[in-house]
Amino acid sequence: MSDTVESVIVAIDGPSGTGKSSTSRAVAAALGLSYLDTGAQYRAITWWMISNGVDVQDPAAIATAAAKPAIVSGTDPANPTITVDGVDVTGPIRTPEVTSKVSAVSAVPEVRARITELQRSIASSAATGIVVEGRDIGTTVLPDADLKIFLTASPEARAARRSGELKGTDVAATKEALVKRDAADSSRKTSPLAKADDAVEVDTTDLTLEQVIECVVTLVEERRCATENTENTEKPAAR
Ligand SMILES: Nc1ncnc2c1ncn2[C@@H]1O[C@H](COP(=O)(O)OP(=O)(O)O)[C@@H](O)[C@H]1O
Ligand SMILES: Nc1ccn([C@H]2C[C@H](O)[C@@H](COP(=O)(O)OP(=O)(O)O)O2)c(=O)n1
Repeated sequence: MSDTVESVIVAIDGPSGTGKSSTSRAVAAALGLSYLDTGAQYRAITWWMISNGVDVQDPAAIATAAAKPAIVSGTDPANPTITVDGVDVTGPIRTPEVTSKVSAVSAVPEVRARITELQRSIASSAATGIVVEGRDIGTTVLPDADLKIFLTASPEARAARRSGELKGTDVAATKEALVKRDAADSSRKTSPLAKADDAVEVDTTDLTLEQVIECVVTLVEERRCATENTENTEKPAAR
């Protein structure tokens, strides 16, 4: 085995509440990789549109404003950060208002083009590699990723997890909102939520978070070994 570890790009996609963020952060931390939450970037641009009075039901207005906010993502899995025009928006991007409007904003092609370019630039500058999580990472943003994972879970399990986070919220209402957002994200024209043909699907409904993390860490390590073996067999034999 070679001493130098190759940089590795991991794409993790799936609907809301399947465990993308928790799994991606833990896998990145365990393997010494960077971490990027692309949903936070779409939430950040949505927060900016709301804060600046842009009508989120007006795709032309959103398209015109799409280039204005400066969005910066910190990629340390121990402390992921997100700022808009220098303002820390970690808390504000998780409000119910942003959650209910993010699908409309993120469906606008000009928004996707801008955020996709940002994501590719962050991924290409990650020295040891990166775990990038979202909805279209394996299909559109990083189609050449070394490993693609598509997480799924039943709507009931996902709603129970989300209501557990947002204390006091009704599980049935959470499930309804979540299914509605999935439908909007899956049916938009530009890079919808979808499983890449070469992604490994992991159903997390009956798995603990620890089991999912272990499964993905194993898949990354297997992929790294496979890549190293291919490189070794391609090299001419040492004399
Ligand atoms: N396999 C699992 N079993 C139980 N709870 C989980 C599991 N995976 C994630 N969770 C919990 O569900 C919630 C949503 O997870 P998150 O990682 O934010 O999902 P996503 O990024 O896909 O929306 C979090 O509170 C997380 O701790
Ligand atoms: N790569 C991505 C990531 C997120 N989005 C959009 C669609 C999602 O409903 C929102 C919010 O994503 P986020 O991952 O924060 O969603 P959850 O809070 O985990 O449910 O952003 C997207 O269009 N493409």
